[in-house]
Amino acid sequence: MTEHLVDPRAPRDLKAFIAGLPKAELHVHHVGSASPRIVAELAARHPDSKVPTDPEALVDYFTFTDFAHFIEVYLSVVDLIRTPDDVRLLTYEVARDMARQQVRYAELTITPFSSTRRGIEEQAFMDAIEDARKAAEADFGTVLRWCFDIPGEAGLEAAEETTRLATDDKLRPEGLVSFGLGGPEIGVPRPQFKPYFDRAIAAGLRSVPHAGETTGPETVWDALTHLRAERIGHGTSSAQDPKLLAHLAEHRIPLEVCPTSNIATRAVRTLDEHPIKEFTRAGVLVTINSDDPPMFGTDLNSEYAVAARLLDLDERGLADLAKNAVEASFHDEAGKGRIKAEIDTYTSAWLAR
Ligand SMILES: Nc1ncnc2c1ncn2[C@@H]1O[C@H](CCC(=O)c2cccc(C(=O)O)c2)[C@@H](O)[C@H]1O
Ligand SMILES: [Zn+2]
Repeated sequence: MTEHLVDPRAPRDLKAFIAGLPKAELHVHHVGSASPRIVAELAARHPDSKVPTDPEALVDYFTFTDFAHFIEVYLSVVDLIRTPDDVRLLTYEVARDMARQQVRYAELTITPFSSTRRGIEEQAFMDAIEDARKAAEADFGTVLRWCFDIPGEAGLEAAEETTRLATDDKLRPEGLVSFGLGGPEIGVPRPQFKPYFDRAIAAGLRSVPHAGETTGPETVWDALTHLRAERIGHGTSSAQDPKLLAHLAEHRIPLEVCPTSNIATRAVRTLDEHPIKEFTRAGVLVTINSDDPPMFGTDLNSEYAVAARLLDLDERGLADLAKNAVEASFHDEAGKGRIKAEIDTYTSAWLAR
């Protein structure tokens, strides 16, 4: 069961504050955000799938023995996304769930290679995510932008395909802002992806690879030097290398921290052992994210509650965390200004109650 994953110990009134706090989310996966209801609905459409159709049974199905097991389960959910309509439904519903948590802006990581190789036509895939993005902004006020990531374990074929989809002027979607690298890190050295990141950066995309999630700080160094990372997905093992922490702090390179994800995938043993405190002590810019919330039995608000407990934050500390994410985002300056002002207004009103 996943109760142990969601931290019940943050004070109740801070949870109420968090629930209303305007937020931005930078590290959250498209398929990984499919709610139990959506996954169950898609599983019912495709009876050949091994994914449970009952949301209750899904909770056990989303309990992982290790990272490799997590990827196996993740891909079984990817297999459920078979038509452009599945893509549109999933994307719009993910935005609805975000809006319920006062997420004003999110950079959603999508792995187009995994869907196009399973038969979804490229242009139809792009149209589906763009339709959902525009509908979500109109209906919920939530601004979505896309990060396209390479599933690294699928190798250079996946890298080439993902780069083509991200840089072809006819195909690349209007909402695309960044380029990433996901999947297992073990046995997937980062330097081999340099040519692809060079092409993506030359096309105006921002570099945000996962690194240091299940491998050591050298993977984070590789992401910085070879892939010119502007932010690091997880970067959990950076705490093992004081020089790396100092570098991240000095160059204001944000970490996309996903506390419960690291516990669920067994990358970190317990929340109390999570290195997030080392990051803040070293002056590293920390952002809080949920990664694959329903799969980890959490959501963004719960991750802010975890951060409040681990970093001993009050309302102003939580507001600063939220503003870190806005500042580290690739939103335009006007959009950043609006959300930061909203965070300040909300926090002042809350404290003046
Ligand atoms: N915490 C995470 N840490 C890392 N990644 C995460 C995390 N959460 C979600 N992902 C996503 O999982 C995908 C994994 C897909 C993958 O490994 C793979 C391997 C072989 C073939 C294929 C295929 O499609 O044929 C795909 C990544 O693209 C990434 O976006
Ligand atoms: Zn991730």
